[in-house]
Amino acid sequence: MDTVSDVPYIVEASGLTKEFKGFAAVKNVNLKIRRHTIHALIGPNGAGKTTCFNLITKFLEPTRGTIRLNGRDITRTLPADVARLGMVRSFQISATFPHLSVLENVRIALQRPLGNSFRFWQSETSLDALNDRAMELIADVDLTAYQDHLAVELPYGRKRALEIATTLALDPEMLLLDEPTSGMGREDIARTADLIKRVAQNRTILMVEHNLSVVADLSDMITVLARGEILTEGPYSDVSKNPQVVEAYMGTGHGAH
Ligand SMILES: Nc1ncnc2c1ncn2[C@@H]1O[C@H](COP(=O)(O)OP(=O)(O)OP(=O)(O)O)[C@@H](O)[C@H]1O
Repeated sequence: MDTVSDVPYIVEASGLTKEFKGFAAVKNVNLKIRRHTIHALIGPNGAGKTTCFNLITKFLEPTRGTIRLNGRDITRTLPADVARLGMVRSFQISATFPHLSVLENVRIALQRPLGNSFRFWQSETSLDALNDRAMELIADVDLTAYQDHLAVELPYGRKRALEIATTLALDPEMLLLDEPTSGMGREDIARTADLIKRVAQNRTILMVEHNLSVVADLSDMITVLARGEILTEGPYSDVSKNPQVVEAYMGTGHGAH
């Protein structure tokens, strides 16, 4: 008998359409995300990336179409329930507590109730285990030196790393990252790209990302959207050579390189 992990695609969206007052921001998108890959959604401004991302993470209801997670229909499932099924979106910076330390933020994230997953450190006797796991996560995102700093005091790139650590605390099978390097300088971009590679080792990642060198460096598969539809799909070496992709980017003043 097949087990869930035998299904090659963790997410399968079919015929996904979102209309806003008759305007179709996403049109009949069929998107399959292969397990244990880094999959990027790219496209020029207004292509429908954010709408698509919000549909998959269930922050928006589709007008038409279905979404499956591990073969299960989640089209009408609430985001919190989707998180319980293992698909978690990296929270915005505001979701961390600015006046608590990095360690406190990660500890709180680890104690977040998550459906029926058993969290052994919820018992008072296992605080050491909680601390150990929190410090492990902090090390994973390279924040050990900042462990006692208040979140509000962190430099921007480190705040985003904390955000990823609090998301990883839920131990998601699939992680969705919304423009993980936006607003970052070169050094933070390189550190974040390394972090994404590391956290992708035993997970599936879907990201919307504008920085094409990050996309080229990280992605196993890229879906290019334009005017709400899939223009093409494939590894970077293929999509970057596609004349339609180059034209779609040039047409909006975004270079493809
Ligand atoms: N809530 C909404 N109401 C009406 N139109 C919307 C809404 N959200 C998005 N749109 C429109 O849908 C289209 C796609 O928007 P979307 O934000 O998904 O694109 P994007 O590819 O993420 O663009 P960007 O790179 O600029 O963030 C745009 O024309 C946008 O104006």
